[in-house]
Amino acid sequence: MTAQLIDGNALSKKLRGEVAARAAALTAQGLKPGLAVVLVGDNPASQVYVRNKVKACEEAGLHSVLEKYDASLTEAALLARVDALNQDPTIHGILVQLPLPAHIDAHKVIEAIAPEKDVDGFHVASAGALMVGQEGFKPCTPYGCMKMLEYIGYETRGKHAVVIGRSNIVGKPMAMLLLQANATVTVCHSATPDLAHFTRQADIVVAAVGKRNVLTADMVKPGAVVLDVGMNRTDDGKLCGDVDFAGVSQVAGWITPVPGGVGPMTITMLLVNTIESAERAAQSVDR
Ligand SMILES: Nc1nc2c(c(=O)[nH]1)N[C@@H](CN(C=O)c1ccc(C(=O)N[C@@H](CCC(=O)O)C(=O)O)cc1)CN2
Repeated sequence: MTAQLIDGNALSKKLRGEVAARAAALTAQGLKPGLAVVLVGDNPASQVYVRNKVKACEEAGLHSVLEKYDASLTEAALLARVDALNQDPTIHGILVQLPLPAHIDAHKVIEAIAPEKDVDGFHVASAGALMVGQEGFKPCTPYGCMKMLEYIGYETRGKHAVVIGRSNIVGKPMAMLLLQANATVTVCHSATPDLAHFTRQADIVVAAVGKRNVLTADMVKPGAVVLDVGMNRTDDGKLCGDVDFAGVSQVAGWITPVPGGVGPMTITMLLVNTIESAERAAQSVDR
């Protein structure tokens, strides 16, 4: 292995420590930061993620509420719950875990979250703010990727970044954040012919497809930074990303592992967004 590992657990520990200090300061002023996590259905991976989110809140001194609903919950009932959480002054961040059951329109639910509590950064107001460079919550996974680049002291200005994947929650916001950081950005997706043609030119590759071995060693420029957002299972049930880790780590300069890379950073940036939201609420009370 020639690549250096970007350790998402180590960076998370540092950043969560900073969140804990900010939470303690707010709590001392009489404002306990609060996050509401809403889960509908029994997707096993989502159950793990929401449990980890609640645990991370507890460890950082944030108040959290986990609302779990059966998959038969109606869209109207979910919208009513979101509305109640919007009105709740003890809650500064609201997230609805995705994916939602097929009978619920996820866009409609996300748009129902008050933008000032949209700590997932999925609301169109947050997406629009990111697009035009205004203040708003950044989606946690791409935000975590940017923090990882900062952590290794990587200068993105003038670099060529290739993002593989165009989802609303990772690919598109990732491209926007890299663009804001002065990288030249190419977005590749399922209809891109000859993906390797693009990735071989990249100084930074972000793989966010949800498919194993999308990026192999022959597709990577020596020394490139490779950020693996994928969360897949091998045939024998082991967690793995989108990148052929064993092969690519022989060529890349830096690489994130799965597990222990971007995943924990997603939860860390959720805490960062929640504390930010609570601090904004405290400031508006002070005014
Ligand atoms: N409302 C949201 N839904 C979803 C989001 C999101 O940001 N908001 N992102 C993903 C899932 N996700 C967060 O919810 C998430 C995925 C993975 C991890 C993580 O820590 N992974 C660990 C491994 C965990 C395991 O053992 O399975 C790792 O990579 O080390 C955290 C959060 C989709 N939905």
